[in-house]
Amino acid sequence: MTLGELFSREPEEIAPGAVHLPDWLPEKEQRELLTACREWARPPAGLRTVRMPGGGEMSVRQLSLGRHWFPYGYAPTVVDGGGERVKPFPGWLGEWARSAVDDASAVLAAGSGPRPGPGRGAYGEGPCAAPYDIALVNFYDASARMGMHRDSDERSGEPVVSFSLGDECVFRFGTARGRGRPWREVVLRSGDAFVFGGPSRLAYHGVPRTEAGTAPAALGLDGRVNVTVRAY
Ligand SMILES: O=C(O)CCC(=O)C(=O)O
Ligand SMILES: [Fe+2]
Repeated sequence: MTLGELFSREPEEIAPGAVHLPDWLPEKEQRELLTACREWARPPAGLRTVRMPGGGEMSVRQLSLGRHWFPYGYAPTVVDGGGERVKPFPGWLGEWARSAVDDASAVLAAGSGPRPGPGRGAYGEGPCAAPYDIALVNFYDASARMGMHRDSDERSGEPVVSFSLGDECVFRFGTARGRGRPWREVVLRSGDAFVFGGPSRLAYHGVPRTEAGTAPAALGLDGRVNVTVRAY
């Protein structure tokens, strides 16, 4: 039995405004996204090791689309590296993100939380919602992890949409109050989407571990790739 089988595999509201959508990406789209990630990983402005202001390095290797993320801000070029222009954010990825937000909204609307107003999604998004225009792609080898943090460098309040590929991981999701407990842990598997917005948009979250060797064989990936789509 894998770790994932111990956890629910139904769409679920994990915290107010935070929704796990298991198996959201079909295999074909997982392969397409992975192929795109491998292309984006090439220089210029490809995969890199992120240096933190304190001098440490992130164990997750990363690349940006649309705008370059550095600790802590966004820029049009790799300001803390070689200065190259960041690769463009593809429109199709924004469409996937918007569609995952719609599905998450439906889960929230069916749940016990506050009901959205008429004609509005559960996140309050509407025709004026900021478009998805940036993404971070994270590459995890077997020992990589991501500490508890908030995604707080974006100006817009649109939900963050994460897509996972490859090895499964434990995703820890807490509150906006601080990096400690309470939190919930969910297993994210290849193809899962996770949407967090509304009251959870600035919640602390992290990846304490991945499970080596659990990627679907057909995908051809050692390790884990996560793509988080955001609106700047
Ligand atoms: O790898 C993940 O699932 C989370 C990534 C993340 O939190 C981030 O890129 O800010
Ligand atoms: Fe994050």
